[in-house]
Amino acid sequence: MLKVESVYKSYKKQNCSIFSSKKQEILHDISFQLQCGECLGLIGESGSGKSTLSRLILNLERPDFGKITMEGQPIQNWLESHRGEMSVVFQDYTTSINPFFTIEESVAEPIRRSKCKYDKQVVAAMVLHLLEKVQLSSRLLMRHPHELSGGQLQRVCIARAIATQPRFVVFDEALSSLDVSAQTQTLLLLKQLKQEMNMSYLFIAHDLPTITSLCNKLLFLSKGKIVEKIEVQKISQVQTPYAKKLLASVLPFD
Ligand SMILES: Nc1ncnc2c1ncn2[C@@H]1O[C@H](COP(=O)(O)OP(=O)(O)OP(=O)(O)O)[C@@H](O)[C@H]1O
Repeated sequence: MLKVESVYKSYKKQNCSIFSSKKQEILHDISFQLQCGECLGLIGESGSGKSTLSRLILNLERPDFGKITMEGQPIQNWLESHRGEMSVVFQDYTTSINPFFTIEESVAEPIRRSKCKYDKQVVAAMVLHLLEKVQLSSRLLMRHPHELSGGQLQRVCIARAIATQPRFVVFDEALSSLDVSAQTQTLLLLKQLKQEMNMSYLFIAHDLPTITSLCNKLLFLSKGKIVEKIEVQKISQVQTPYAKKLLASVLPFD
C-alpha cells in the first residue's frame, strides 16, 4: 500500500546566518513498506526525525531524494485522486481543532469538505454516529473545545480523522499528551476502530509499551536512520544496541 524508498531530507542548519547554505541531514536513506490492514509503529527518541517523516508521507513537505508512493502512485497524485482516504491525528489536540467551532461543527467539517455532498440532516446523523464510535456523549455536541477534557478532545480529533472513512491514518504522537488512563482508553478505541473499519495505521511514538500493544511491525529510527525493522512478536530478538537499550529501559529484568 505505502512504499517509502530511499528517502532523504535535510533542513537548513539552525543558528546559521540567512546567507548560509549549510544543511543538516534529518532523514537518511529511509525505506519501508506498509501493507493494507497493517499497523506499523515508528519509534525513536526525540529529534530522530519521526515527525519529519510523517510530514513527507502526508505530502506536507517533499523529500530531497527518494520516492513515496501509495498503491503505486506518487503520494501527491494519490492524495489528489483519493481525497479523504488518508488522515492524521497529531499530538497537539488543542491546536488541531478550531476553538470557535462547536464539537458538532468540528466533526462535521471534514465531511462537508469531502468529495461526497450530503444534506444537512445526513451530516448531523453522521456526526452523531462518529461521536458514538469514539465513545463520546451527544451532550458534548454544542460545547466548545475549552469545555472538554484532553482525552475527550483527542477523541474529537479521532472522530474528525475517521469521518471520511480513510483507509490509512497517521497517528503522530497522538497519545503523548494524554494522561495514562486516557492513553489506555484511547489505545483500546484505536484497536477497536481499526478492526471495525479495516484501516491501516502508521503509529508514531517514543513509548515502546504503547506502540507494541497496537502495532504488528516496528521500525526503530535513530538519528534519521532506520536501524532496525522487526515484527512485534519477535521484539525480544532485536539486534541493534539502540533497540536493545529502548527495550531494556521498559523491561529491566531478563
Ligand atoms: N522545518 C524545520 N526546519 C529546520 N529544522 C527542522 C524543521 N523541522 C524539524 N527540524 C529539525 O529536525 C530534527 C527532527 O525533528 P522531528 O520533529 O522530525 O523529530 P521527532 O523525532 O518527531 O521529535 P519529537 O519526538 O521530539 O517530536 C530536529 O532536530 C528538528 O529541530
